Amino acid sequence: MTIPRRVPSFTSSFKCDSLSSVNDPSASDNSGRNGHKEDPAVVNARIEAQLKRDSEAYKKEESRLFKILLLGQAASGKSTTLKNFRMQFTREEWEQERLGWRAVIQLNVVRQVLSILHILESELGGCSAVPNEDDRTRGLVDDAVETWISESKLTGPNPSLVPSITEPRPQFTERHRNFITRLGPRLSEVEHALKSRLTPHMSYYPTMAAPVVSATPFEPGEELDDDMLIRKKVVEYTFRSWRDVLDAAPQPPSSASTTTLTPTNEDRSKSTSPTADGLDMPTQAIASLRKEIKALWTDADVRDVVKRRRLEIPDSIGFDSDAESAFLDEIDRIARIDYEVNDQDIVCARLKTVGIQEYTFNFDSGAPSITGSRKWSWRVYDVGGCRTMRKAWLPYFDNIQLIIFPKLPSPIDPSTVSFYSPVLREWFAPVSVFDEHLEEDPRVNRLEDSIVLWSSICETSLLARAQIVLFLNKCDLLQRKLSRGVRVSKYLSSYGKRPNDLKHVLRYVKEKFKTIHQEKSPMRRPFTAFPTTVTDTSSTALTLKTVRDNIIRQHLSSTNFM
Ligand SMILES: Nc1nc2c(ncn2[C@@H]2O[C@H](COP(=O)(O)OP(=O)(O)OP(=O)(O)O)[C@@H](O)[C@H]2O)c(=O)[nH]1
Ligand SMILES: [Mg+2]
Repeated sequence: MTIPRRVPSFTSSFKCDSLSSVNDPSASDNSGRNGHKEDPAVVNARIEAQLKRDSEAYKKEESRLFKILLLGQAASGKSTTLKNFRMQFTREEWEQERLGWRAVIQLNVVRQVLSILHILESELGGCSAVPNEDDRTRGLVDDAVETWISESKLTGPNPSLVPSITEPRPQFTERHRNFITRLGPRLSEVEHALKSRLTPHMSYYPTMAAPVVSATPFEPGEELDDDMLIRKKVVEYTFRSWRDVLDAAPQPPSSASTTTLTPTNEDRSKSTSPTADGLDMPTQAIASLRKEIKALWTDADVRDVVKRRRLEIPDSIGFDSDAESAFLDEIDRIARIDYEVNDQDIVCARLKTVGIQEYTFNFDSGAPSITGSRKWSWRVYDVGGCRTMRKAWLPYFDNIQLIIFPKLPSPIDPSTVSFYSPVLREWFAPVSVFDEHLEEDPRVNRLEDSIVLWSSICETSLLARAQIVLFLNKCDLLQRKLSRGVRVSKYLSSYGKRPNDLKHVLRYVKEKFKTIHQEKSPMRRPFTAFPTTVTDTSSTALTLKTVRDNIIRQHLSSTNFM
């Protein structure tokens, strides 16, 4: 197979100062310092000596560079794990970006409320007061608001929003209709304003639009038929680099540097943050609607219908299926003009990754590397996990040392986080997803997708030398699902009569992944798995420290320092 080559990553941080002097035009006319023509052989020798020094410097640089790749399905927790890394190991930069997250979290909140209003709207008989996702995507908010204000037209319920469960419906009243008319137009405007502010760094990504839906990055996918595309058009905000989105704060000099491997860095002049006094339109508007939003979210009938729909609002925009950790529960704190973003808000904020973002972390390991230096660098690649983006992973398989694969703890969850390094690959497998399906292809069970992907990653000779760390992620959601009485065996017949509790489900999934790892790996390598909830920053800090220490130990051992 031909692997597309990418520009060597060292170019982003490696400074080739001496070679630049060789290439200095002032030195290229072969004139010596005293104006005499230099012997070409001397110039040649100088260039060669310089190239040798640069090559040695590059080798030194590489020898203390550990590349990590985060791999896994969409929404498995890859970017959330990267946030944990950054929070832990580049705290200064993390703090400087904090303000920039405010608009992203506000956008998450607004989209959650709009999603609820859509559900409510369909329950009320399909009045079209809330601009739909497509209209909002196309920037037709103004028209939609006009329509709303002038007159709601009844068009019948949106089929995609009709609940499949035939339970008695709550009695919706005028009060509920008022939620729609009072909140809908205003929040659509706010969404529009936030979107304008955050773009061009963010864009809508129609998850179902691309035809290639293969589970692995290695094979061509099958075509989705038009029906499928139309039926399940999911649109989310996406980003290519947090730096681009969070450029409100002054840029910090820091031990971590980020390089966007896909274009977009040039538009950084357009601020994404509120003004210094916090009185930007979205902040003001959301604060002024706080009571109304809270009334909507605490309304028993609304909660009931939202629960009944099993929150068709994707957890990827901040909801989980119990809505317990939703930003809406925190609306009193968030919908304020003096809202200050905390760490938990940032790890829960959802921005879908498109392309690949790269961060470099520098550590003092306390032990000398092969070069004698005590400094170690990790380069972490965070990829977009949607099936349609997996082909883009291939160039990064070259020379990876570690993969972190977040796998949802339940048999199939796409919300896994994966972390991949050239020496280490982290694989995220969300474990809570055994009863869920891929957003990008609703025919595919998320656990099955995760297993197929895991198999292919273990099997490929391209990654044979990489260690893989499995994160059985979203354990909190799995626990909640099991507590609600969801039975794993109903979705996974092979689970059999095992107890339906967290311990046994985790053990079962871990064994499944371990067996595949052992059977498929081209050569023997260790298998490491951690149950994780990467939104729990303190427990994740411990996991990451363990991973880091293991990496350093293994690296030292492989270089005979232990
Ligand atoms: N409750 C809970 N939520 C989680 C956990 N891990 C991630 N999330 C949430 O799940 C959503 C998706 O997580 P991301 O880290 O953006 O997922 P990703 O793997 O980067 O997804 P893509 O960028 O689409 O590939 C975010 O809103 C996270 O806050 C977890 O362990 N528990
Ligand atoms: Mg991501």
